[in-house]
Amino acid sequence: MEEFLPNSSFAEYLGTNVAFSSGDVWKRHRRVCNPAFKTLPLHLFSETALKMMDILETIDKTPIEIKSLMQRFTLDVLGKVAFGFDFNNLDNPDNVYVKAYNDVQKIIMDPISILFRTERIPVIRQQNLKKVDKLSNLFKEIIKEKHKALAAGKSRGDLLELMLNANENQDNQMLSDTELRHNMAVFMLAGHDTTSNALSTLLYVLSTHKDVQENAREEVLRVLGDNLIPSTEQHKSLKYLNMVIYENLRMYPPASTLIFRELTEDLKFKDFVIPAGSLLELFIYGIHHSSKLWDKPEEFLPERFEKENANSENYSWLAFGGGSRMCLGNNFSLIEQRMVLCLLLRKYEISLAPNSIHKDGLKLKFQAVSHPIELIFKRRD
Ligand code: HEM
Repeated sequence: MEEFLPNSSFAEYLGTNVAFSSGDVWKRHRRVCNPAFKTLPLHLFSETALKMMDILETIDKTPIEIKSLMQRFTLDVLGKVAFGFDFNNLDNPDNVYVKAYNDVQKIIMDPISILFRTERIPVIRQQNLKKVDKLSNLFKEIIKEKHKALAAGKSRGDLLELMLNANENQDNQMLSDTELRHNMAVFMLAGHDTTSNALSTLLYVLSTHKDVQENAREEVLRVLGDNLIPSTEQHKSLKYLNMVIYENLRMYPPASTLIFRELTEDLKFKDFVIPAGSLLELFIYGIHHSSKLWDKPEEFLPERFEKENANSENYSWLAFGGGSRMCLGNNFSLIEQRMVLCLLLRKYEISLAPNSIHKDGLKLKFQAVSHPIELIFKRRD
């Protein structure tokens, strides 16, 4: 970040982290982050999922705007699972922590600011840095408290804790507290909107494909029995649910393009040679909708994922990227999505609100959902 946007609030907030680094620096970050994502604490996901169910319990048959509910839910999950902090966005979306987070999101997601380098204007830079400082100070405080808790033998099992443990391993080169903070920031950036968008489109497709919704519900009841929350083993047995999740990520990939790659050598492609040093960006959405790669690409057909890893060999399914830089949080997100579906499908029939703007198909702008999605959750007997 410092290289691309020197002295900016972006560099201050995100610094060098596992996503914005390469070569040996990336390896060092990934080695500490990887083990943390291997043993994800299911209980921290379920605490927040059950809280969301309590909120839905108070609403019956009235349309709910699902994108904002999923935004609130996924922020709380990330805070808890990634670093043991409750943003409390579900109960109180106006609280100071949520505001601090949203203020920074607005800065780093603003294309005008990046395109026109608005931070060259000192007063804008100062304002932005002040907002970034607020959130960074919260992250610093969380890391400090986590060191203390671990020294006192207290454990919650969140990712930060697991990363601090991985830091103790003599084979790894340690990450400093500043580097840990920058990774916390990038987990928020990479893991919040992506999962929240995935869940929103997922619930939309279930509302418009009642046969798929019934099949998925039948599987949830059969596999889980009386359990509300799937165990680690049960997660693996939810085959149809996984197919639905994969098909949704194919049709509506939350990351519609893959992060730039710089060619280290000339690449021969058909009749062209793309010279070393070129920057390449893969258009995931286009690949996922190509009729050369997919039969009836515009239809929602979970069955196409019946054969496990059907499309991973030829890289035609790239929702989480591929190769060594593949998404670190893919399991994190899949667990979250499965858990929400298990809870919702058991209890509710999900329908699209009458007169929805999306009734003839989901409205997209630059491959992202462009309007609110109102859904009705009707309690089942
Ligand atoms: C549906 C949800 C998600 C989608 C669609 C998604 C998608 C992606 C994609 C396409 C990449 C780029 C891979 C590449 O360049 O080959 C990526 C990287 C990454 N994602 Fe995700 N992601 C999701 C959720 C998450 C979550 C929940 C987290 C963390 C809590 C996360 C953390 C990361 C990180 C750290 C990287 C960079 C990995 C590296 O460069 O080594 N993602 N993700």
